[in-house]
Order: sequence, then C-alpha cells, then structure tokens
Amino acid sequence: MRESVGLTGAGLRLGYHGRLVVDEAGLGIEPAGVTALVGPNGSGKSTLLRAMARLHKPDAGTVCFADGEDALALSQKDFARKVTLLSQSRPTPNGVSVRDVVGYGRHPYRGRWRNDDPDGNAAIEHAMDVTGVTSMAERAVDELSGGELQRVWLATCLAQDTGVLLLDEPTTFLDLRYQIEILDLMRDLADEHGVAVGVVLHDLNQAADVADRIVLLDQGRVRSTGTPGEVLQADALTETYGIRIDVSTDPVTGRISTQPVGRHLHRHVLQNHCLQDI
Ligand SMILES: Nc1ncnc2c1ncn2[C@@H]1O[C@H](COP(=O)(O)OP(=O)(O)OP(=O)(O)O)[C@@H](O)[C@H]1O
Repeated sequence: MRESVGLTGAGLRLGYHGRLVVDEAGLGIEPAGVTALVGPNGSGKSTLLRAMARLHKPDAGTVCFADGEDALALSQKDFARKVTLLSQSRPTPNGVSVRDVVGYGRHPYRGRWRNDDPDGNAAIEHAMDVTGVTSMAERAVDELSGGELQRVWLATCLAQDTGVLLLDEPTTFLDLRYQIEILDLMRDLADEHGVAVGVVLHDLNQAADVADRIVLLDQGRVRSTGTPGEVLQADALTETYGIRIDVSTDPVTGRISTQPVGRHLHRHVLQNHCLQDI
C-alpha cells in the first residue's frame, strides 16, 4: 500500500441544483484507522463521501491531505494514486472479464503501455485473492450476482493501491460471511498497512465493532464525532433516527450493541409473559 497521510474535509457545504444537503460538515479520515459515517437515509453520507473523493464539487469548504496538500488541486491521476472510492452503484460493463475490471484499478499507474506498470499484475492478483474473486477471474462481470459484483468492485479499488480507501455501504448485497470478511479486511488494511479507511455503514453494530471513530450525520449536519462509545448514545440515536434505540455495553468484552425497538418486538415480550403464566 502507498503511504497514507489521511484526508480531511472542513466546512463542506454540498448541494444539488441549489438545494443544500450538507452544511458546514467536517470529516477526518485518519491514517491507520477506520472512520465510519452513520446516519438516517438522506442525511448526506454518500454526498459527503463523494465530496471527499472529488466526485461532488463543494459549494464551500476544503478537502486536504493531513500534510496540508490541497486534494482539490491535484491532477486526476495524482489524486487517483492516493484516494479511491467504492461507490454504491457503478455501471456494469458488458462482456468484460473480472480480471480486466479489477485491472481498471491500475489506471493511475498506466501510461500508454501496459508494461509501464510493473507492479500491476501482482496488485490485481492480490486484490482478487483477498476479496475471494480469483475463481471467477475469467467470467464476464455482467453474469455475476450482486454480491459477487460488489466484491469485484472492491477488488478494483484495492488494486488501485491507495492510502485512502472510501467505501459507501460496502456490505450491501453481501451474505454474512462476506460482510464480516469485508469488515475484517478494512481493519487489516488500517492496522497492517496504515490505510485511512472511511466507510458509510447502516448497521450501527458493525460500525461499533469495526470503527475507531464514528461520525453521526443528521439532516446534513455532523451531530457528533468520536469513539463508538461517545457517539452511540441512546438519546442521540433515538432522536436522530426517530425510533427508540437502546444501547448496551457487554461488561466483559466492552462490545457495544444497539437495538432499535420496533412494535414487532412486543410479540416476544407477550410470548414470554404467556409462557411464564403457564
Ligand atoms: N443526484 C441527486 N440529485 C438531487 N438530489 C440528490 C441527489 N443525490 C442525493 N440527493 C439528495 O441529497 C440528500 C442526501 O442524499 P445522500 O444520498 O447523500 O444521503 P445518504 O445519507 O447517503 O442516504 P442513504 O442512506 O439513503 O443512502 C437527500 O435528500 C437526497 O435526496
């Protein structure tokens, strides 16, 4: 992996067609760490992450590397050597093999000739290996399932070999095994390779398990930033999501878990009461 210096957004105002959807947001994606962005639908998570990846032009604010370098001023190629984004949806090319799609990740290192990139093949094979797609390397990507395709796009990002890795809901479409493997992979990249990982997650428990820091967005504003224990507070979550959310911490492991309480859960309470009455 390339050396990461982290990526910081400050005072970001982001909108669509004059409608402001993110206001004065700050976001630090620290090196050797995982920063999770959480919040309700429409709170601005994807827009903020896309702005950090230069895919959404801010109306105001800055995006800089931690050494002060202005990320918005770099050439496309230089930026792509430092930052990559796994976005929520990408157009699926027809008839292109998995290996070739993963190879797209090497575009910042390629000049006119393929042998301009001596590390390319090893990076592609490694990315396919850690995402479990090597066995489908010769298959066309348009024939894959949603979860298989998600892993191929993740491999493409990993092949890009950047110090900053941004992921927008990477566990969507994935079965339980691959959800957990992607969380493990994020941690390994941060812990062993110093990568600065920024990830949008809907599952607050996954965020609590994997992240060093959590940023909670509420209607386009950063409501709180801090460790999982600091941000995942029952009152703040209940207010932000508009549904009762209980939070508990395992006294032995310290693991935090959040439990949204819906009406359907009353069924279990009623059943238990009935059983006790028998
Ligand atoms: N291309 C677009 N054009 C106009 N408005 C948009 C566009 N994309 C998003 N928005 C609006 O911007 C706001 C923030 O959307 P965004 O996708 O950033 O939220 P999010 O927190 O990622 O939501 P979700 O959890 O549903 O993915 C929403 O009100 C959304 O309707």
